Amino acid sequence: MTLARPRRSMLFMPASNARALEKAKGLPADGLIFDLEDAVAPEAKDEARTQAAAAVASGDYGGRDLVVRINGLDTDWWRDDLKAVVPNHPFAVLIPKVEGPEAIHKVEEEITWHSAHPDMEIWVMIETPKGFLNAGAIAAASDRLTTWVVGTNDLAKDLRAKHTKDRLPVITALGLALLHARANGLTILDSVYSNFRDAEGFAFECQQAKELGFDGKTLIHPAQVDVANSTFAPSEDELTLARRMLAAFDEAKAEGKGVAVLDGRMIEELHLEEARRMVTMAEAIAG
Ligand SMILES: CC(C)(COP(=O)(O)OP(=O)(O)OC[C@H]1O[C@@H](n2cnc3c(N)ncnc32)[C@H](O)[C@@H]1OP(=O)(O)O)[C@@H](O)C(=O)NCCC(=O)NCCSC(=O)C[C@H](O)C(=O)O
Ligand SMILES: [Mg+2]
Repeated sequence: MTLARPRRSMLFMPASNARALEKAKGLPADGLIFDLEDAVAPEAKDEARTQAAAAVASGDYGGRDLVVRINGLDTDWWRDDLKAVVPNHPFAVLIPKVEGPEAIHKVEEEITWHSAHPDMEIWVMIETPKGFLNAGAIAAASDRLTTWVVGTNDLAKDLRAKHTKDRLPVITALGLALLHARANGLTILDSVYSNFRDAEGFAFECQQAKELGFDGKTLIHPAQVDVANSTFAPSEDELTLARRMLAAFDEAKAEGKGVAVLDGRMIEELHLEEARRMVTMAEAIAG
């Protein structure tokens, strides 16, 4: 599936934090995730739900996609979360700690679809050992499922792994998620980088995520938005090369050839998919 909308930067914020909700109106993130789950204290759940619902309905966030992360299905809160936010038409609801297709089916059954936006998407967090191991079954659970968000904080906790710069302790899980996401045409977003004052470490992790194949990164702080946007956008060099590849192949095709040569490198139809994706992505970013 071609990625139609840029997902370079998806900024989380606790929906209980009115100041963050206000600040986000002016931030150039591709999308916003209003959190009702782990970033919200139990006593603030009601207020967070009300503020998330109002934010989604407000029209104050421009054309950015607004996503609400509901509470886990093992809590007493998730049904009320859906009831409060879905009628206000979020772009998607994000289900945390999904470990199998049942969680997605349960949410779909709970939603009153006549009040939901007909195109509302379901996003899920893959962030537990069972979630990663059941990724194939989760991917096929619903036509509304479009996007995975990987969560390495919960994963590292469950694995008893350390957070290292190269992410070797979680790299098998990341690779598994990427394989299943790509095999099923899903968008896949990398985890948050918690040490938000460490700009160098964040830039390194963005670059690594891009090289692994992620579509973008989830963020926790406004200072992370620009770096994610520039890392996950095609660079000028990448775009120039993509356009030259497409032109070279068109020329070869006009001469009845199935193979082109550019700068001493063979180009076949299979190489053009990524070139086309980059051009489309650059156009989408340019608006
Ligand atoms: C981490 C923070 C608690 C830090 O907040 P703070 O100390 O207030 O930071 P600053 O003083 O530097 O903030 C400067 C201004 O920016 C606003 N701000 C801060 N964060 C955000 C945000 N995320 N969105 C919008 N605006 C934000 C502050 O209000 C200041 O504004 P102003 O005073 O008007 O200038 C905080 O950044 C934070 O709460 N971040 C988000 C936490 C969150 O949502 N966590 C959930 C996602 S994490 C996750 O998913 C893990 C995953 O599940 C896994 O398992 O891996
Ligand atoms: Mg988590």
